[in-house]
Amino acid sequence: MNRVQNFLDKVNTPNVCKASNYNELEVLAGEIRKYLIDKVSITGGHLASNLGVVELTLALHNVFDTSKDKIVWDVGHQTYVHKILTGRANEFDTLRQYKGLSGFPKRSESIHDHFDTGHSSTSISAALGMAKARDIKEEDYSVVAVIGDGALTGGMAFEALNHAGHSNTELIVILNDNEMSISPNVGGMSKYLNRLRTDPKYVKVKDEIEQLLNKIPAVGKTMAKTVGKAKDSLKHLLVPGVLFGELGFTYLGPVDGHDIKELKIVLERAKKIKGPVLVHTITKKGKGYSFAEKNPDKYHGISPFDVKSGKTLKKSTKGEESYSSVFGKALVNIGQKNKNVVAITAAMPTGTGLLDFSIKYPERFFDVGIAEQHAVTFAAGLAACGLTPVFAVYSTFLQRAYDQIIHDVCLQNLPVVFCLDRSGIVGNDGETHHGVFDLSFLTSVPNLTVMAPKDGKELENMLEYAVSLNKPVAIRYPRGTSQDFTSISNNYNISSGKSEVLTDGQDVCIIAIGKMVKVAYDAAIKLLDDNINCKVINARFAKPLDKDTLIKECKGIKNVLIIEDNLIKGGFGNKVLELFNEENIKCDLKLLGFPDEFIEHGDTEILMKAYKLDSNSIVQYIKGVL
Ligand SMILES: Cc1ncc(C[n+]2csc(CCOP(=O)(O)OP(=O)(O)O)c2C)c(N)n1
Ligand SMILES: CC(=O)[C@@H](O)[C@H](O)COP(=O)(O)O
Ligand SMILES: [Mg+2]
Repeated sequence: MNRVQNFLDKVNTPNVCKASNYNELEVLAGEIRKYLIDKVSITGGHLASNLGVVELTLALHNVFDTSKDKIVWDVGHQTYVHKILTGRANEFDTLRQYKGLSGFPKRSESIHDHFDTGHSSTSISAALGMAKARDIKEEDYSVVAVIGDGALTGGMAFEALNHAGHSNTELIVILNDNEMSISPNVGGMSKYLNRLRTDPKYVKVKDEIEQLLNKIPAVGKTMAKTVGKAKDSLKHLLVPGVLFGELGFTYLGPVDGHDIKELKIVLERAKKIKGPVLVHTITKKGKGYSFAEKNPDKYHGISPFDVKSGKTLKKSTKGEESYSSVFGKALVNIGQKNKNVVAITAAMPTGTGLLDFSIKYPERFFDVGIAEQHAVTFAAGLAACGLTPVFAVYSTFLQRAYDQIIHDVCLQNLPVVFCLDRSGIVGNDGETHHGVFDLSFLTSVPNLTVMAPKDGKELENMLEYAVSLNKPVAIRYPRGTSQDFTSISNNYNISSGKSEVLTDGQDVCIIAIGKMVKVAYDAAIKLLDDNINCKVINARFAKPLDKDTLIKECKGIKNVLIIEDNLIKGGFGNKVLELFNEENIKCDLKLLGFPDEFIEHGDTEILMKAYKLDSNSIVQYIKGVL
């Protein structure tokens, strides 16, 4: 039997972790690493974070039984090992593919996945909820939250630590500390953890205190109590984890997160401790694959790559540029001319394209950690004092700062520029990451201008317009390569609420926004073969709507189609529908977008086709109604 089959047979053996001794677990760790590298090199995925938790996951499955004990994985991008050990190793050829294995925990996928995650910093809250439910229902199982040092910079994590700390609930929080978020971690908490990791004084002092206090003869009850109190207060004062100790947690660590034996001992101990426990493990992101160890940022979320060279396989897209790159370059140019412009990221400088700006203008660049709510109100503070903050953020992650957008920015009409990258379908990350709600949640906020560019050049011009608008404004654009309409249109003048008529025609009118303009244009070209002449309007603004143009251009056209890569509910099309109703515009209006459901994971093109939002489906629809 071949090596892979042996491996699969081994990991598919029930309770393989419990039945294995330390040496067998060490061997299994090596086999899992090889399997992960081989599989993710083909499908792409979150390699570095998973390589970093191989031993931790083995130890967790050795000490706990996830058919009854509950583990909540923060973000959940590091659960490939957990999935391998819970009967899904055979499915890794379908990882993050349409109808295949999710890249995140899914309760619908396995009884061993106890909470769906994808957005950061939720694990301790969810785990505390589970622990409380267990106690109320008088059930008996362990609850464990595994949270990274990056995710610990998220506000929710602090809220949950605060609540859990003095709730006296049995809860184990494992802090997987690898000094990395996607990029090197930031902030005071990261510095504190760094001291715990590296300062030998802490560890030395702890031992000395223990020895000293143990020497004091505990005579009589009073003395014993005093010695005990002195021990506790000195321990808290001088030894690691004082911050967590003050919050009511028993701190255990720092522990070598790659030493299965040490991990097992500490986890067994944590299991027996009354009340909340925080186990601080030290791991290396990308461990066991030299390219990922050297560059954990690049291998955090990696596309298919060659194992030997570590190089990604994607075809060189000469001349094609991502929207993130177009945005990043445009902001550097703006930053050169306008010293009031400052840039903010929530722990994603690379993904949002802000790296160049951070290097060129470090004094005007802020990485706030995984703290989108703080980022928005921090931006409001900057704007209230005369600066023009540009917050670059993935659409899906901005969802958690909705109140801050309303309450701290738009209510005061402050000039904050929101640049929503990864709007629309993002593809393989699936439900927790698609940016398909922003046209709904942003267009309902008073004072906020909402734009979406048809191509890279229009994004550049919209950004110029936005930073000079001196009001709240959002620009949303998709993941991936930017379009280029410069050979088709020379109209790139962005002015308030004005849309653009891209092609003329009287048979049908398609009103499209952002990425969907290319879909509409391609459909219009295809329909010419059937002598159907489409008018394609590039809306540009989801708010304010270009009322005059939309009414004038749709006059006399029976069939009007509105297409958006957003949920239909409350989306851009709904806003046009409201306008047409208010203006009593009579036509057959059809809204195309995503239905009222969560969109699963898969390649973007496959998902767009599945939801009939590709140009061929639009052609079929129009031919069907004419
Ligand atoms: C609310 C939110 N913001 C941003 C992200 C993007 N993101 C995914 S993983 C990650 C870094 C997580 O760092 P850490 O928790 O230390 O995990 P590690 O990858 O180091 O194991 C970030 C910023 C997210 N998933 N959720
Ligand atoms: C797990 C997580 O939230 C991020 O790593 C996200 O997957 C990055 O997405 P992109 O690959 O689109 O940058
Ligand atoms: Mg980390």
